[in-house]
Amino acid sequence: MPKAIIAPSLLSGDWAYLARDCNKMIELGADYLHMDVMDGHFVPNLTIGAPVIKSLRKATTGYLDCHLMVSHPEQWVDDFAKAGADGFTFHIEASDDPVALIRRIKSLGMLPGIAVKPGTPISSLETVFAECIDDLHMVLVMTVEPGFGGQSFMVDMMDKVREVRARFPEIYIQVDGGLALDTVDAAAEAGANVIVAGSAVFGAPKPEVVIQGLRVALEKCN
Ligand SMILES: O=C(CO)[C@@H](O)[C@H](O)COP(=O)(O)O
Ligand SMILES: [Fe+2]
Repeated sequence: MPKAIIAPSLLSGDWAYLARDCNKMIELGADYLHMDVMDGHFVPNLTIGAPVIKSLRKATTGYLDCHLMVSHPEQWVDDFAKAGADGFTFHIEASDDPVALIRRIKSLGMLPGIAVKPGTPISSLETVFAECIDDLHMVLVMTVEPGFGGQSFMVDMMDKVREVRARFPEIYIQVDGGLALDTVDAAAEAGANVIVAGSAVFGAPKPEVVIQGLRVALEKCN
């Protein structure tokens, strides 16, 4: 099992103080900074694009884990690489040629991730697994419908996590949506090692307690 990674989602931070919130999360023990990129088309919400990542890159050395909930993710890969993104995770449902995109992401120096919405089975990733598993850094199993923070964790997605972990013991498996101290154990036991948490971290009086609690839950299962 790969190492425990805690990734606060800045969607629940304050966009007016994005750099401050990013650096605060790193100081409080976070490993990744999860940046939710939404285009108002693939999902019914709109957030940020590469220009914000570019500015943020000047203000933090934290790992910028970009989760692209956009149609045609191919269109943005060069811009995100130039902007200084560290990870580029796109949705299988949105891509015509996921294998080519994974290779492109890697060739530009970013770590590639592929995401599945709750209704999408892991079998949709078979071609990716067959053709470029060695290039793939992370599988993101969505545990809510993408688009908004603050939704309820879908525990039935844990079968997908177990399926990926059984086949690929070393791959990073990220879970995203509704993760908190009372839901993390299910994800950790299933084999997830990257926990995204937005409202649970930013809504807590002491975010560092939640970050540490999530880490302890992962490490118990390691
Ligand atoms: O990608 C998404 C939502 O589409 C997430 O990253 C959310 O931002 C997670 O927020 P919480 O469910 O943890 O509040
Ligand atoms: Fe996300």
